[in-house]
Amino acid sequence: MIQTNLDLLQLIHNMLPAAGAAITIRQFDAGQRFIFQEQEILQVYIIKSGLVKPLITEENGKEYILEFLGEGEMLGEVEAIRGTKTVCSVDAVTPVVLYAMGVGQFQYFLQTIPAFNTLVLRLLATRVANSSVKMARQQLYTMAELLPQLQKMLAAQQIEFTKQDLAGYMGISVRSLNRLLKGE
Ligand SMILES: Nc1ncnc2c1ncn2[C@@H]1O[C@@H]2COP(=O)(O)O[C@H]2[C@H]1O
Repeated sequence: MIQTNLDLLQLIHNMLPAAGAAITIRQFDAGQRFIFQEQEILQVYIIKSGLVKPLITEENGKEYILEFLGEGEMLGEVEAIRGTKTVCSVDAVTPVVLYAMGVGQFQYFLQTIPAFNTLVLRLLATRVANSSVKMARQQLYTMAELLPQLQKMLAAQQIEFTKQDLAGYMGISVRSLNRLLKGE
């Protein structure tokens, strides 16, 4: 449920001395939205510490949390690679510290550092796989069947999730989640 990428974080640490001012630090508070859906950010981030949630807001105002991302995970690469606007918003769940680089710098690293290129490709492949599995489960199980599976995963995490986040991750309202929790 919380994805991390410690290999990428380690690689960034190794790249820092040579990168100089090309990689900077940015910080955001818990609850702060720092990537906005369908906008330009022109930066790519790698999470140094903290937890974030990428989420899609539909025209009906409903929000769907795609994933929870922690250390070493990358943000903003979709816009940087496709040259389009961002696919979703990203909110800080806890205070976060990010490594930041410009889109041009990100593309230069992709072309000149094979290990970076490989890890970014692997990250994208992992996201496709995770999103497919999540989508399939949500289609094939009832919410009443999914909830205990999620609760089991949550019990293994160190972080306490709000009901709103849990409902957003399942794509249901907090009211429906409360009903499920009561076993109605
Ligand atoms: N399914 C997903 N799983 C994890 N992260 C995602 C997912 N979809 C989008 N993101 C991240 O959220 C970011 C929003 O800005 P971008 O579209 O540039 O890049 C996106 C990815 O970094």
